[in-house]
Amino acid sequence: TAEEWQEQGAAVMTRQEIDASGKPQLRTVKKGVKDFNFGRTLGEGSYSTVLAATDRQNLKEYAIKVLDKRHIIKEKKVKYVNIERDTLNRLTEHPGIVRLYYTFQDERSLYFVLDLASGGELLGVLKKMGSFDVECTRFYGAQILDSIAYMHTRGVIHRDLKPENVLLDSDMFVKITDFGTAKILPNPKPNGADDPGNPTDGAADDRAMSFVGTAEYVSPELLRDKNACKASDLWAFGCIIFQLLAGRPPFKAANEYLTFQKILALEYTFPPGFPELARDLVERLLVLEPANRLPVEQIMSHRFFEGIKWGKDLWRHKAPRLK
Ligand SMILES: Nc1ncnc2c1ncn2[C@@H]1O[C@H](COP(=O)(O)OP(=O)(O)OP(=O)(O)O)[C@@H](O)[C@H]1O
Ligand SMILES: O=C(O)[C@@H]1CCC(=O)N(CCc2ccc(Cl)cc2)[C@H]1c1ccccc1Cl
Repeated sequence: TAEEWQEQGAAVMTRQEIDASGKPQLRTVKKGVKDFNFGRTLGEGSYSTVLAATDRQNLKEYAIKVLDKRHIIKEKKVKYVNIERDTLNRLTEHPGIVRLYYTFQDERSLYFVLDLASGGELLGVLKKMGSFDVECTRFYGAQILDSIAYMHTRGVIHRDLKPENVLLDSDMFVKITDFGTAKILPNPKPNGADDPGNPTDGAADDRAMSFVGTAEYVSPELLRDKNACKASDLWAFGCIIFQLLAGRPPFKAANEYLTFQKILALEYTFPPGFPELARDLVERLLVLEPANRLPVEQIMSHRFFEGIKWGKDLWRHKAPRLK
């Protein structure tokens, strides 16, 4: 449609563009700061400010993440910026992933024009509620898992999944964000079976970036041998399901070191009254050996998700009222 055309960063064809051979030369018009009215600050990151903004042409609302170039360079985070752009450019066809529409820059800053997730962070909603009931946990767990499944099929491991990085849009649907610390898997060898438990060969770049996710959600393999794999995201998923129902993450101690010890010792307990089916699912995800964790397909068919219609349907029906 004309709007999609508009959205593709409209290739503007003007008369003088038609060259000598009479063939029209397409020239795409790059969006810039002037094309937006900037509004309220949605939040601040260590290297970024995220602002609400309206496209002056199509009046659409976006979140624009602004990064200060000097700060990025000083903090040696250029690699993260390029990884965030590369992963977002790969993950464009899923409702559960924050979509990147345009990038542009001026002398001082870099700009990422993203989906606006006006419902805030899942963590904020969870804190307000205390904990979720089974119906809400099942819905949000399903949308998060559906998004993880898409990421993994596109060869991306998030590596820092946590309720702060699960944003919510105006329909209170999931929008996963924060891909600066993601890992893009090398294209699978034509004959090589894609083994989810296999640690990636990203060890080198991890050591270079000495990246570790957020303490409470870090997987044992990342702590032990600094290697993350697809199953590392499923460990974090298990922590999130636990936290939605219990109102607290499974591994939490006075400091990071003690939290890491609990993770490596698989030291966690379910609160009384924790729903049985959810408990069974969590116990099959919080497993020290990545290859022994339930793979995505088996999580989807676990009885905790009974009644969930996977695929498009999951994104068509209203979110359950958070009670
Ligand atoms: N697409 C978005 N829509 C609405 N709010 C957003 C969006 N992206 C980020 N935010 C909010 O802006 C804040 C900053 O996000 P940003 O991703 O820039 O940094 P961060 O990842 O939270 O912090 P850090 O870089 O330290 O990890 C966050 O609190 C987040 O909730
Ligand atoms: O990939 C892109 O979209 C362009 C390609 C051309 C380009 O110069 N950049 C910016 C590269 C860059 C990254 C970090 C710093 Cl501190 C400065 C420049 C990229 C860029 C522009 C705007 C926002 C993000 C990015 Cl990565």
